[in-house]
Amino acid sequence: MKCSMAVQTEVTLQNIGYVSDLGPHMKVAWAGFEKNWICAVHTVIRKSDMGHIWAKRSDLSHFSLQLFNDYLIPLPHFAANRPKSLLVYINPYGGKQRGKRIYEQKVAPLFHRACISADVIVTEHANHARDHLKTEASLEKYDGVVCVGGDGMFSEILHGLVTRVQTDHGVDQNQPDAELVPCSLRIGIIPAGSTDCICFATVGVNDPVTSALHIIIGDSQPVDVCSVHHKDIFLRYSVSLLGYGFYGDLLTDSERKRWLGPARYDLSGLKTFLSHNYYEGTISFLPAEDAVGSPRDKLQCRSGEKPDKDGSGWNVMRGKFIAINAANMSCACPRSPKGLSPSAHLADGTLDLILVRKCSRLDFFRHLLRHINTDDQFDHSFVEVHRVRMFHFQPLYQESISLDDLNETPKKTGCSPMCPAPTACSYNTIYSSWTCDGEILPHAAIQVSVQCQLIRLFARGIEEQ
Ligand SMILES: CCCCCCCCCCCCC/C=C/[C@@H](O)[C@H](CO)NC(=O)CCCCCCCCCCCCCCC
Ligand SMILES: Nc1ncnc2c1ncn2[C@@H]1O[C@H](COP(=O)(O)OP(=O)(O)OP(=O)(O)O)[C@@H](O)[C@H]1O
Ligand SMILES: [Ca+2]
Repeated sequence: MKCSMAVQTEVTLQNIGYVSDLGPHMKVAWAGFEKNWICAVHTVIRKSDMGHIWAKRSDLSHFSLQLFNDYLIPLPHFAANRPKSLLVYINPYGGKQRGKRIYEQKVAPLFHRACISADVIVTEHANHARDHLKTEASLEKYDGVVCVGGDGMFSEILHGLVTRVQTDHGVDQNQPDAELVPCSLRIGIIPAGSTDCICFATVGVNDPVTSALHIIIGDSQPVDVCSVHHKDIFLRYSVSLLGYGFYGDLLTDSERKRWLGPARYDLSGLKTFLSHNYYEGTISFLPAEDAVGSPRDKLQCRSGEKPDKDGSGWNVMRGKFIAINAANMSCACPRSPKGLSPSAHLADGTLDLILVRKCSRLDFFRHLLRHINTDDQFDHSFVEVHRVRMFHFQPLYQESISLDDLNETPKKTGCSPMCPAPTACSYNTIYSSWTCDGEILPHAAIQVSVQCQLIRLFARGIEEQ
């Protein structure tokens, strides 16, 4: 590869170097080498006034060769973590349909300068990326997989990769207590969706260039993955939000409004808020009594910690819930910069279970409002939050059919969700649905367990401001 700038000095590293903390604003530098000659120097600076946004600077004017040699050359181990070959999947229809343009204009030129080769697949249909990863992709050729799209597209990559690794190792995903094998390939997320919660909650910002730089310098952030089963049948994996009630109904409604783009969430949010449904069921959970911190300790997760040992003793609660939210990470996103559970940890083997019991519309509004201001959203009598390793949910009435079996969604009858004779009521007033990272699950009764650090992202958690 020919790089643009030639500097006549001999160096000892063969390929690419990396250096961090050159000063308050200059975080990282890397250089391209060709046959032991420096051929390009790129500095990654952190824009101090813009939080987590990083940018690239490719001139030598602020960067003396002396400084460069002093800091870069003694750090060869960083070079080993940097990917050289990537498999990139682009969803051309996610978010505002800008995935392809974002990759071509902002990301591909950076990969090229960093001497990273990329095989690019622009998906042609939903589940294209998942199925390709599951069976076809020659993964041994790559150092990482890149997802250009939103949370739904990330979910495809997650399912493709995790399933492939389990199949290769003979692990049966239908066993809820199976010990899953962690994925060795790291995943990079170039945000190009509607919510991009997983990128925001692991990097601190939704910015394609920042994410590309985390990939280039080879950052690594382990992340917990929740496995979701129904009666010992595997349903899906989740890394961000599993939500029943408010968010389940909101997502179900918003899927019918995809043509509206990201605005669909606001419209469906308002509609779901006005419906003010609640659902009865039993939630059983295994508290993570020995976990690091608690959901209300106001300590934002920056990188994740490992648990010491399992908690013990199941708690069982029956109730009428407006929302049951299981947050495996903070679920911070531009709509709610601190997220559903601001102190949730990325990689500690736990999730934060938030139970919002039946309350007035005004009280629920107050609770929602606290997701966008600095007040504590858990400080209400009708809200409780538990840090857990596993949970089960059973709706009040046994499901005799799955949501999949219903050809059309029945109209709401106006009868209460507490209808004593469920057969006389419509399905969707008795049951809500679970949203699992934005996808709707076909069952209301589920078992969930957290798989500690099952995947790794090209990220470094949320940095100190
Ligand atoms: C009064 C203002 C209240 C604002 C409350 C904002 C809370 C926002 C919390 C966002 C949590 C996002 C969690 C991310 C989950 C992702 O795995 C998933 C896949 O992308 N996205 C969504 O589920 C997409 C979820 C989209 C959520 C949009 C919520 C919009 C709520 C609007 C409520 C309107 C109330 C109006 C009252 C007059
Ligand atoms: N070529 C394609 N055609 C149609 N759908 C696709 C294609 N490729 C991927 N998909 C599907 O599109 C869905 C939405 O994609 P994506 O997550 O990228 O955007 P989004 O839903 O707008 O963003 P977010 O999930 O962040 O809210 C995903 O569930 C994915 O399975
Ligand atoms: Ca977690």
